Amino acid sequence: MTDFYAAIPKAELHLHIEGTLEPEMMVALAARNKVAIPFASVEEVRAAYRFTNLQTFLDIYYAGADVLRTEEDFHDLAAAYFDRAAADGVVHAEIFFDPQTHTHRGIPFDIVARGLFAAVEGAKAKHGMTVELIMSYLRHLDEDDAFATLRQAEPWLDRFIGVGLDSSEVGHPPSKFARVFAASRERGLKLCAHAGEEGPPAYIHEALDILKVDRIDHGNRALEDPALVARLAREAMTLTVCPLSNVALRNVDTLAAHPIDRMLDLGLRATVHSDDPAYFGGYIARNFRELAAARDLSREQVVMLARNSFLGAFLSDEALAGHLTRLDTFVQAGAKAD
Ligand SMILES: Nc1ncnc2[nH]cnc12
Ligand SMILES: [Zn+2]
Repeated sequence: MTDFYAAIPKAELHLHIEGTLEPEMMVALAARNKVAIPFASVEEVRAAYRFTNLQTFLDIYYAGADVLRTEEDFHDLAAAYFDRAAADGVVHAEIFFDPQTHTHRGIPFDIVARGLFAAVEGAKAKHGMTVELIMSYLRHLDEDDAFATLRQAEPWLDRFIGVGLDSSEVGHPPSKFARVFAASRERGLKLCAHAGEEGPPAYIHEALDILKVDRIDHGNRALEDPALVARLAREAMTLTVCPLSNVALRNVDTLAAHPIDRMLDLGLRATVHSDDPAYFGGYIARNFRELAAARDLSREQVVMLARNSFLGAFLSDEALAGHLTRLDTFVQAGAKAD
C-alpha cells in the first residue's frame, strides 16, 4: 500500500546507481556474464552487508559492480531503480554514476553512458518522471584520472547535469580536485561533492571555497562547526542527507539519534535521500518513513524535507514552480482528508 511517505512528491538527489544493485540482480548478472563472485547465493550476498565504516562498504560495493559488463546491464540496473523510485513518489531524480569504477575494469565509458541513458529515456516515457545524470569522480584516484574521465565524457557532456566527488573521503580532501572541478564548471556542469560524511568540517569548507560546489552531499559533520552551520544556512546550501546510510556506515549510532530535525531547526536546507539503497536497507520512501518514526517528525517537517529536495535540485525556475505547486496540492488534499 502507498503510504504518506511514498505518496508525497519528492526529488531523489543523492543516489549512486551502482548502489541500487540488489543481491538478486548481482547473482543474475554474474550468471548472465559468467563472472565469478565470492558468494554462492543471494543470502550470502546479503549476509556480507555488515559494514563498520565507509571503506568496508566501498570494498564490497566496488566488488559487486564487477558484474556490470554490458550496455544492457547498465540499462537493466537503472530501469529497475526507476521503477522503484516511481513507486516511492520520486518525480525528479538526479542520479550519480561512477565512470571510473567501470572504465578501470576495461568497460568503455560509452557503454555505461548508452545503457544508463536508454534507461533514463524509458523512465521518462513510462513514469513521466524527469531524470538527470551526474558523473562522479572517485576521490581515491588522482586528479589526472578525473581529467581523463572528463575527456572521455566529452561527447556526452551536454547531456549530464553535473559532476560529483565520492569514494573514500578521509585523506582525499576536496582541494585535491580543484582544477578538474574548475574545468567541469567551465563546461557548464553543476558541481556536487560528498563532504563531511566521515571527513572533518574543513572538507566542507574546501568544497565551498575551493571547489565552489552548488550542493553538498551528506554534510553531517558541519554540525561540529557553528560558524560553518551559520554560513550553510545563510547561503541556503543544500545538504543531501542519507539517514539509513549514516546508520549502516556508523556515522550515526541509530536513527533515533539522527540529527535531521536539529539540522532543520538550525535553518539548514537538509533533504533526505537513499545513497546506496540496495546496501543500506531501503530506498527514499523508507528513509523518510523510518526517520520520521524514529525522530517523531511532524507532517510539517516531512513536507519541509520534500520541499527542500525540490529547492536543492538543478531545476529550471519553471520546473521548480511546477513541483512546488504539485507538492502544495498534495499537502492541501491531505489536510482536507484529515
Ligand atoms: N556513501 C558514500 N560515500 C562516498 N562514496 C560513495 N560511493 C557510493 N556511496 C558512497
Ligand atoms: Zn553518496
